[in-house]
Amino acid sequence: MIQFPNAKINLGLHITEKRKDGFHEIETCLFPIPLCDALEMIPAPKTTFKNTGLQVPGNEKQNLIFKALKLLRKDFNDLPHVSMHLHKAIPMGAGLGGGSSDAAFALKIMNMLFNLHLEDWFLEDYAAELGSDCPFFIQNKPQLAKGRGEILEEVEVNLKGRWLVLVQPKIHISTQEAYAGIIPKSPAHPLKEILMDPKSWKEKLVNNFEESIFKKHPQIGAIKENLYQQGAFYAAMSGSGSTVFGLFDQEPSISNWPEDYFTYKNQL
Ligand SMILES: C[C@@](CO)(OP(=O)(O)O)[C@H](O)COP(=O)(O)OP(=O)(O)OC[C@H]1O[C@@H](n2ccc(N)nc2=O)[C@H](O)[C@@H]1O
Ligand SMILES: Nc1ncnc2c1ncn2[C@@H]1O[C@H](COP(=O)(O)OP(=O)(O)O)[C@@H](O)[C@H]1O
Repeated sequence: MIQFPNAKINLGLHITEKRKDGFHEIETCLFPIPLCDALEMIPAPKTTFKNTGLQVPGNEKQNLIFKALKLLRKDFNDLPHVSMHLHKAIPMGAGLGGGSSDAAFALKIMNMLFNLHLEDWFLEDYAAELGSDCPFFIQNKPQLAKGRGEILEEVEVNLKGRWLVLVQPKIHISTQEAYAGIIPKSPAHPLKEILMDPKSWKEKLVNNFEESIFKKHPQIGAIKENLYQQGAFYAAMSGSGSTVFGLFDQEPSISNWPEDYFTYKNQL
């Protein structure tokens, strides 16, 4: 069975509290976008893993897909062997949630492949063990994420027909380090209300990671400026970066970025 784990962007991200368990309380809208990896899982005599496209760092046992398999095997110890092939296209350490998406799709594929009949809420519990962003990809629709990111509520955000541009400089940001540089604060406006009116986003929708990350990497802040100059009605860094996204009413050009930047454009 083959599936296409997609990336996400964050529409607003408030970091409101540091918790005792090392995580932070957040509020963000996780929004699925069409940039995808490809993941194939087939029952086989032996469990194997192949990675083509972008190379995921570390050995295969450290890959979140392998961890998803291991997690299910704890409860379903007679799970058959699988041959896995991940074609990686979503940049990593980029705030696009690619690893979390791969892991969530691995859980969904195995649920179907092996007729486990697990409901979404059950899969979301497994996903939460693999990463804070991971449960969102089970239902994979615009959702407000609270807690450490695993408490989900469906939210109406209409961006149909708008153009999405992603620009990622070759900077890898560790999520853990990004959180370590944050002083939590209360949001100025409730996120749910702002989300209903995309025209107010430029003024009101904020990502609390931007201040510290832009200070450390001014070229990321410069991308945001540039997207606004090109006519975006909204531009922001996604999650902990380093990707910056722009949303446009009309199709923009993406030809003027440095050659070593990752760029992507699609209509939503
Ligand atoms: C920042 C966000 C925004 O959507 O995404 P990315 O930019 O990574 O894509 C997420 O909160 C990332 O979620 P995810 O990437 O799944 O993080 P995890 O693997 O669970 O945690 C990695 C590390 O980040 C920190 N962490 C994560 C989530 C959270 N609410 N508070 C934290 O402090 C912890 O130090 C943790 O050890
Ligand atoms: N299947 C996978 N795809 C991407 N990254 C993975 C995967 N498995 C493990 N990782 C690890 O997770 C890290 C974060 O990846 P990713 O989720 O894509 O970025 P981000 O947290 O910025 O959204 C990678 O740098 C990599 O070390």
